[in-house]
Amino acid sequence: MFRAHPAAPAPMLVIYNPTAGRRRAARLWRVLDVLVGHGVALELVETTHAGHARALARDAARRGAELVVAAGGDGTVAEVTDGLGAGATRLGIIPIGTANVLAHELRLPTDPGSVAAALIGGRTRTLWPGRLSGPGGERLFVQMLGVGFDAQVVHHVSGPVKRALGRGAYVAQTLRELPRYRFAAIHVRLDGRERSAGSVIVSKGCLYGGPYRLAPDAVPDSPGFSVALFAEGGIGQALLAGMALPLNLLPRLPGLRIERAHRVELMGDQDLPAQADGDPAGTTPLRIDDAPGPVAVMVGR
Ligand SMILES: Nc1ncnc2c1ncn2[C@@H]1O[C@H](COP(=O)(O)OP(=O)(O)OP(=O)(O)O)[C@@H](O)[C@H]1O
Repeated sequence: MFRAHPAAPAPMLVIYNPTAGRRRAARLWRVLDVLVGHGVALELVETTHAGHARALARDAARRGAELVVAAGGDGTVAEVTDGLGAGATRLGIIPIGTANVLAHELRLPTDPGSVAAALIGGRTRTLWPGRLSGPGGERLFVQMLGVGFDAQVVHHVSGPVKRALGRGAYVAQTLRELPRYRFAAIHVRLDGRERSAGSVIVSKGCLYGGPYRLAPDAVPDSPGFSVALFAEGGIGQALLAGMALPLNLLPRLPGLRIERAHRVELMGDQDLPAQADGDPAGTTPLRIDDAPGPVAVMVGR
């Protein structure tokens, strides 16, 4: 008589961006070693180009994968989340990017044993991404989107300097951009309310730029955004913000207002640079609204 054997569980797909962070693959291997030690079957795929992680995650979700792991920084996590859509596939994170803001936000562990434990532990947190639509198309973001000065910095920071200095590369690039960025008004519409600002950060989470506070009242697991509107203060205001950030004083910056909204429209008199999760994301005009649904992220505790 024919007896069906129970099907072996599908291997855990790990999508690895080899260009993320300081290219310290050793941190990834240590996590994978622990997983293999626990008997987890793995499928590791290296991305070969921007957008590849999104396509790989989409395929895996279509095949009914239970869990897809993004090994990289916030940009890689955003691409994988975008590919998964609002289905049942859970998201895992091995944070090996430069800023890893979402990992800080979710208080993900950093030592390899705990990262691996989080991926097999079964505890999840809900994350409700934002969706960006603009002349370049649509994409999801998981932590934040900026228009104005911070986006200018992201557009111009060099890959090799990022790999050499990590987050310090953004500090160096900020100092280079301050004298040459042409501060211009950003016209903002928040659920129909008209505002104007010098820089704008549309945030899903509380943190920005690393483990630093920006929007204390943000709610990553629900629809809606905390929108940080920086006054049109030019170089002085940008410099002050840069100093306040590492001191965790940004929420108290004079001239900063934070408002909640579900739909954000951003326009300039000229095209202004945008960044999403620390990667260049085209220019204005942009519209931001809630992703169609949330994703469940594996967390350590
Ligand atoms: N093989 C690749 N070659 C070039 N770019 C890639 C490749 N794979 C992914 N990318 C792109 O690299 C971008 C940056 O990656 P990611 O954000 O994960 O790293 P990071 O910038 O170092 O980290 P963080 O965003 O946390 O500061 C991603 O948005 C993705 O589009």
